[in-house]
Amino acid sequence: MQHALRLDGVVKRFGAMTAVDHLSFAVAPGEVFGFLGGNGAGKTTSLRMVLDIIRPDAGSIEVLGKPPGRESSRHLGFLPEERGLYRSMTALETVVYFGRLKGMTAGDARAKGRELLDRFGLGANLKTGVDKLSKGMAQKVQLATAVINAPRLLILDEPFSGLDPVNQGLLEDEILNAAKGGAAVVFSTHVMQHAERLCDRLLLLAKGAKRFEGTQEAARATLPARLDVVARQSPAGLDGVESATAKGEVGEGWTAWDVRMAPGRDPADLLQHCTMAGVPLRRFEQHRPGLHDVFLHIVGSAEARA
Ligand SMILES: Nc1ncnc2c1ncn2[C@@H]1O[C@H](COP(=O)(O)OP(=O)(O)OP(=O)(O)O)[C@@H](O)[C@H]1O
Repeated sequence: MQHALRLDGVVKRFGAMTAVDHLSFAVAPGEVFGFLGGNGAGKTTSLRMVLDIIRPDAGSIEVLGKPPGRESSRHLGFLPEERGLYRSMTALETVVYFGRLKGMTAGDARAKGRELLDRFGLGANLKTGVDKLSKGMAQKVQLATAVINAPRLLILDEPFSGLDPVNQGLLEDEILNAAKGGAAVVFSTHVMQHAERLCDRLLLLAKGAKRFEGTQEAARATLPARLDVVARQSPAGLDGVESATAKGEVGEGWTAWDVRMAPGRDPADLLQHCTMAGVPLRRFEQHRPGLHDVFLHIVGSAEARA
């Protein structure tokens, strides 16, 4: 099996509204895949189809080489966006229950459940009723239910929301460990810093349709380059420069400029041009855009067009 998850031309409509629009992507074992999009982009709807909670109107889905359903669910882990646990169970009972559902023996599920809850800082709460746990603690119990079976495909819908920074770090470690162990991990988030730290590849969704899929570097490269330049004369008008804004004098006739390249133009060409033309430069430094900027650029413009 080449891919842990594969969607091909998947469509989901609710009445006249197309929530997921011909969506195709694939995730390989050992890969951390960020599934990113704004509110209402169609992330949860897509993930619910992967989990066989709802069915697509068109297209096909393969989970661990099979159609979504019972057969693949044993090797699947899922943290839903809407958290909810059986309130009458203790933390350990809850995790063991899910382990049993995934086909583990009672002994294995108990041992693994204890180990996980201990690792998540809940060692003293094994016998606490989940209705007595704080929201973040309950969320960690739910995370334990998602990973107890050492899933080959781990799907996390907005897993970071509701966790404090320490627990967000713990979750990041858990995601990276799962991938290191060979699992494919797909997670949705609005928070680009998590995506930045974790994703091997990412997909940007807007209004149900894919706007970008690829590595972080490829995502950054979709933005026109931006540079800090210190020069004696304005770089505006030089080859490939879209705009140059003076930021201030820095002494002895030198000025700092915020330079924006035209889309697709390479700053290296500008540097070469300046060298050849004898344009004196004291500083020439490219900004590394964050995924936040990429998100606004790709998703923002897609939404503005719609
Ligand atoms: N059962 C449903 N019936 C009707 N419309 C639905 C249903 N489920 C989702 N939608 C609509 O489909 C669109 C996509 O919703 P979805 O929950 O998949 O978005 P999302 O990307 O997960 O958003 P968020 O980040 O806000 O959770 C929204 O316009 C939503 O209102």
